Amino acid sequence: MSDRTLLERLEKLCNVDVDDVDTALITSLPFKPHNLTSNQQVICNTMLADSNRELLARMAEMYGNEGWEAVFDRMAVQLVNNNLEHIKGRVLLQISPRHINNKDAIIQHCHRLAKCFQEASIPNDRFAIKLPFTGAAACAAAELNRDGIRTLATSVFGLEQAIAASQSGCLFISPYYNEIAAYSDLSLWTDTPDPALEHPMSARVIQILEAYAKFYSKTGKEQPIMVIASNLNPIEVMAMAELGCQHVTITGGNMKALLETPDSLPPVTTSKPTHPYAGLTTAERLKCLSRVDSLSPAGWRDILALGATDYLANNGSALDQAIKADGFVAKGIQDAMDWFIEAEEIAKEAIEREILLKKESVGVH
Ligand SMILES: O=C(CO)[C@@H](O)[C@H](O)[C@H](O)[C@H](O)COP(=O)(O)O
Repeated sequence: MSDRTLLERLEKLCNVDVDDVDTALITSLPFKPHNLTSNQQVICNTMLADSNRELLARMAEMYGNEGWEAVFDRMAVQLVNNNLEHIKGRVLLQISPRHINNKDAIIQHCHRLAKCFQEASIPNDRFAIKLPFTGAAACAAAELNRDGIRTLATSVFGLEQAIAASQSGCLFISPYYNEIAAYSDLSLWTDTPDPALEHPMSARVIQILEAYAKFYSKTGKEQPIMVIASNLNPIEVMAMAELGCQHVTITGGNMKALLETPDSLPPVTTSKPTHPYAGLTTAERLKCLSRVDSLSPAGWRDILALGATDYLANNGSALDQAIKADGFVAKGIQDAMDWFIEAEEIAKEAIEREILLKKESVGVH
């Protein structure tokens, strides 16, 4: 039997990123992953683990007088920083889901996070900030990227979000292969042994990649690198390479499963492309997906034609309208934000309790 694992096979086909901050998991991998992504659920769950009790108490003591958010941001930076030496690329944190429709609030939160990264001696080229991609987020991203704070467009479900991510100079883009609701309601999930061909999100992913390749060859402007997220099982994770995604960010559970599965296929003899879009071609058997969209009641639309719209004009109003008009996108973003807000509320409560304990222990009321 082969002593290679499916995870090592995947790293030969595309770049493996980790969607977790679990240092034991990350250091157990047979290679250094590229980037590390996170979100409020990941940070909150890790922050509340027994092993981080002391760290939380210390952070509450040091930053509690600035409020719970300052403590949460510092915790998040510390949890990703613990892994910086174990990855090759960037660590990513997500802005608060409460800000996603307020450009100024997004920019302010990104500057606060950038300051925390700076305090932790993490240089600008080792982190990026995830923005759930609304009209306000796209406008904020354009300013932030110009100022050297690089962003990832996340909670991406639709083509217009992808065009806006390109227009605002995002470094990365994370389409969600599955909506969050599919995790608890499996009737929303396309369970298939061939997700590359049969999962409805494959077509949108391919169309985004093909559009970026065309934009790059026409203008020479770098396009957002795809870090596909939210895969429900290891079969889907493996399929992301065939779609042409340059990176796939893998949750702890899927990572462990891939690490435990021997690779029984012949060794990979091809090498990964050196540029994300310069030589991109869609696999022959998937070319039929370039002109279909079963997620849209209106059917397929030419993504290149969407590029004629300025999605950043008028505070991103064209993007917000497009999101509203596509029920799948609007629901996908809303469900994700509800899920992240739930985690943020739990974190807030725990941090405020810790701050109060500290105050009581020194007799401040
Ligand atoms: O967007 C990114 C990466 O850029 C991810 O962190 C993304 O938030 C997650 O993959 C999704 O929220 C799904 O998380 P999970 O339910 O698989 O834990």
